Amino acid sequence: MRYISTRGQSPSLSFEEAMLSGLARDGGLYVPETIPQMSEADIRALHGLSYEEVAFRVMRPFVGDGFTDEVFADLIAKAYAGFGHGARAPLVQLAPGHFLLELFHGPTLAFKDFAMQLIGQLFQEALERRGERVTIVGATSGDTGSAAIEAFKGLDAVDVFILYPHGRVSEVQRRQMTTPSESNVHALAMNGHFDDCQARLKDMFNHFEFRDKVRLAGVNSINWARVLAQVVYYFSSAVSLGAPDRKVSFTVPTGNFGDIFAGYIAKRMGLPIDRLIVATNQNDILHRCLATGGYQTSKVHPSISPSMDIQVSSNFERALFDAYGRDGNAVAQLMAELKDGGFHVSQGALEALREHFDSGRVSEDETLQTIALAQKTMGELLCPHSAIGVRVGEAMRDPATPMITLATAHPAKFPDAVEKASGIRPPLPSRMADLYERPERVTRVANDLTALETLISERIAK
Ligand SMILES: Cc1ncc(COP(=O)(O)O)c(C=O)c1O
Ligand SMILES: N[C@@H](CCOP(=O)(O)O)C(=O)O
Repeated sequence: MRYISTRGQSPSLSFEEAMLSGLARDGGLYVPETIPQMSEADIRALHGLSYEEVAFRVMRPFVGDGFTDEVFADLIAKAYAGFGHGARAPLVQLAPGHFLLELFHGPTLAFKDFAMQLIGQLFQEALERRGERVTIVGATSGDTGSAAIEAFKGLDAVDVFILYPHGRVSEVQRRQMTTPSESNVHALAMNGHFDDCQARLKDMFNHFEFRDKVRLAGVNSINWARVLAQVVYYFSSAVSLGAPDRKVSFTVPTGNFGDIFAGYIAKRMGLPIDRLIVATNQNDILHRCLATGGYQTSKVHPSISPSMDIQVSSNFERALFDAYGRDGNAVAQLMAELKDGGFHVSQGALEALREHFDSGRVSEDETLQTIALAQKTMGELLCPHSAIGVRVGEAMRDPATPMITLATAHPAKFPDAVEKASGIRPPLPSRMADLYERPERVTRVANDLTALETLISERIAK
């Protein structure tokens, strides 16, 4: 299996090379050259398997021969051993025909753990075998950062720098990033929004002298391996509701478009998915784009679902690549226009996107109302991101097709919003009970590429 860039100018790479590289050198994102297929019989054979066994069967064809079957299965087992639920991704019924996929039972209480725990294992194994070390830089609106730190802290072959927007993540998210004491962990609080953090990260990847000097690696969903690991729970949940003999739809609280793109890959592999519904908060660029074809950035409005306060949605580029018939030049042109504020998706490409994706937008008040309603009527305490999904999923579901809404974070990561809506302050799990007492370690940084590169170079030289 080879991986090609969405901008068409970089040479193809193996899975392992693409994983260790992050962003392609032409600025594009890696995607598989072809999508492996799972037949109805293959999907039916997933019934009754453990999450780890499903993960192995779904991901194996993408991984190539960099990892043997035995090693890959072992790394999957280690990745999910620390999850707090035997099913890893349990499905609970919210209402007739509407199910919640709980993706928050991992060590940092968000769906990011599904990919990050596995990537941590894959990086460690690959770097040890190659005798290499890397500098991981990640951009986060709160959850990717804590999941990456948890997965990579204490590893000899890795330094991990996480850029988060100062003052724009929840206190729990911040403390998850600033309290680990391992010396290879560096939390950097940057002035600006998540989009600024992500833009500086991409600048570093496009500055080849720096990139090569520090051996830069990325674990945001620009990294294909992140998306791949998230494909698995689409299969496990759809199978438990009757796939391949019954179609299901998914609603996904969306920001950087990585999670829903994983659903799209599952569909392209053969999983019978009817609709993939993008649910956004008031930062609704994706909803506007799917409605009108116009992808125009505007000011980010901080919300009670801060992890989705995103305007430049990185993985949308992967969807555009397919929608434009895998024309890398067309995608490169759109991304150049995005630098000046936006672009318009062609009619043909918009129709191709709408073949798979619908969308809905939820206001702040509606998010609070949904948290309150879900708690009152279903006894389910939702985080604000998951509430956005539930609201859209309930409004848009077709009674003939089961709807699965992804619950992307634990309510205890956002206690203020949850308490405001429901009157209940969700407690942290006992293993994190002292999070508020642990000392914090963080460096304030400016939104300045040179200053960031200098800081990173100096830290890894120590
Ligand atoms: C809790 C939560 N929900 C939803 C999202 C959106 O996911 P994606 O960026 O993959 O669209 C994020 C951030 O990525 C998140 O942290
Ligand atoms: N919501 C994310 C933003 C980064 O997304 P990623 O999936 O590209 O890593 C976060 O919590 O950091």
